[in-house]
Amino acid sequence: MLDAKAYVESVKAAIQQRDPEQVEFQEAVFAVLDSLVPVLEKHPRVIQENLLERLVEPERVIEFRVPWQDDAGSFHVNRGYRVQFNSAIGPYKGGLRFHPSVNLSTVKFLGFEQTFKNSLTGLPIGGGKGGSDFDPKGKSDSEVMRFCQSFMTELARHIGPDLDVPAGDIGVGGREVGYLFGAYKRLRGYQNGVLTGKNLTFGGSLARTEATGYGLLYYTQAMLHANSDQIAGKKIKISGSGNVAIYALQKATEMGATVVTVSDSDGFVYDPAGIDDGVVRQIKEVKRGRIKEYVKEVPTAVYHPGSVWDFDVEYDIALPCATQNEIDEAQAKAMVQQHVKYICEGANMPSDEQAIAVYHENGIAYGPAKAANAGGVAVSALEMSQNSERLSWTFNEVDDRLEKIMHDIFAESEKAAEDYGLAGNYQAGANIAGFKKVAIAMIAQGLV
Ligand SMILES: NC(=O)C1=CN([C@@H]2O[C@H](COP(=O)(O)OP(=O)(O)OC[C@H]3O[C@@H](n4cnc5c(N)ncnc54)[C@H](O)[C@@H]3O)[C@@H](O)[C@H]2O)C=CC1
Ligand SMILES: O=C(O)CCC(=O)C(=O)O
Repeated sequence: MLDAKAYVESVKAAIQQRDPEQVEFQEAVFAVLDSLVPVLEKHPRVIQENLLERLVEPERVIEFRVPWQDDAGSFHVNRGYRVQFNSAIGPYKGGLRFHPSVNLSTVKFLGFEQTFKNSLTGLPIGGGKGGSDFDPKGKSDSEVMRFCQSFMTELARHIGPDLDVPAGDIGVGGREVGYLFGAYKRLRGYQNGVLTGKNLTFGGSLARTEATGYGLLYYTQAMLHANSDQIAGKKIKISGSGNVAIYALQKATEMGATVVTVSDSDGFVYDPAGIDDGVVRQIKEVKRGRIKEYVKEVPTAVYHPGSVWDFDVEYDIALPCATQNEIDEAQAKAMVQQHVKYICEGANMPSDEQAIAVYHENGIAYGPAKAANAGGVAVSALEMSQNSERLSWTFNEVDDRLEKIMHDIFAESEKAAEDYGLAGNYQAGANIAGFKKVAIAMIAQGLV
């Protein structure tokens, strides 16, 4: 039998050989595999049963054509995906992303991460993810509706409340989930629990909209407490201005921090006095506009084109909430110069591999996405519970459960790191804690 390190290297080599072009997928998988070496040393059965090679292969990949018509009558076609990654601990669960950058590598990396994230929530949900290279930016409501209807025409046969439950992600919010739900209903009948992130009038959960951003701050709070520190009085940079960023901004401000930036793919706004979440919501959620419009509403703020991570200002906490690989090595080194002490990821895989190495080398406490942004999917699972019992819980009931789940995720990750001699490495801790439950379930279920 191979030793743990050699086994991990052999699994990596097999992935590289099988899917050489899937760079995001490799990035996500390799980071997890590397941190599992100490677990394999303690539990050789994982190697005997070749569990890692099975774990990195999705159970099912669905790829399909999505034809749709624009308002001028022209015909278009996009590509749709659903990756049903792992159902060891529950039905596939994870969002749908509509963005031109979506390809199989993106959806596989997101589905792989989702499997570990969902395990960390402590709730019975497996991992999945999907989406399309369709760009909703600049499209009318009726174009988005026609696209969603076409997308669901194919997806409907693969999902169900106990089988696979999609939700939103980049480019898929309440509007899109509504259109997708309506299309599913016409095809297969009313199934309340087939999607989450629904409108409150047809089975949505209170606090789902806020959950990822609020959850990120509950996780950050737990991390700061563990380091005898607190959020009140801290200066925070946030990237992004979508669902996650907006509610992270709102909760951070409520906790007494000052959030000095938010961004979109063109640029960012900076206001040392603090960004106003109400104004950002109005621009992004109501007008569906660009973040540069913020300075028209708040003249003390300044708009800069480019990345927020290149902007030179001292601050304490980084909360990347935009997209994958938005922070590279040079930007991580700039964070060190700017005296950042904590980074907690709202987006999925926003820091590249070299950036993460810089955090570890320089003692920045690092909360990885699969732990720090698990609040969204956790409340999605609570939405599934409410749909099953045909009840709606109050905002506070959901929010209290969310807070506890996020504190538990931090505590479990912290303990797993300590158990394996890696105290303070919350990245390794999250990978190990997320892996354990999935591995036990897969072994118990035989050759799956
Ligand atoms: N919505 C949810 O419940 C969850 C979302 N996430 C992750 O959070 C991140 C953001 O998702 P949402 O807020 O839901 O999406 P969204 O579509 O509401 O917002 C995305 C935001 O990121 C910005 N953005 C996109 N590409 C960018 C770039 N290259 N540079 C700077 N900004 C860029 C967009 O302008 C927009 O403001 C994604 O990585 C997503 O996978 C993670 C967990 C749950
Ligand atoms: O709520 C969900 O099911 C999906 C959330 C999601 O896509 C994520 O955690 O990245």
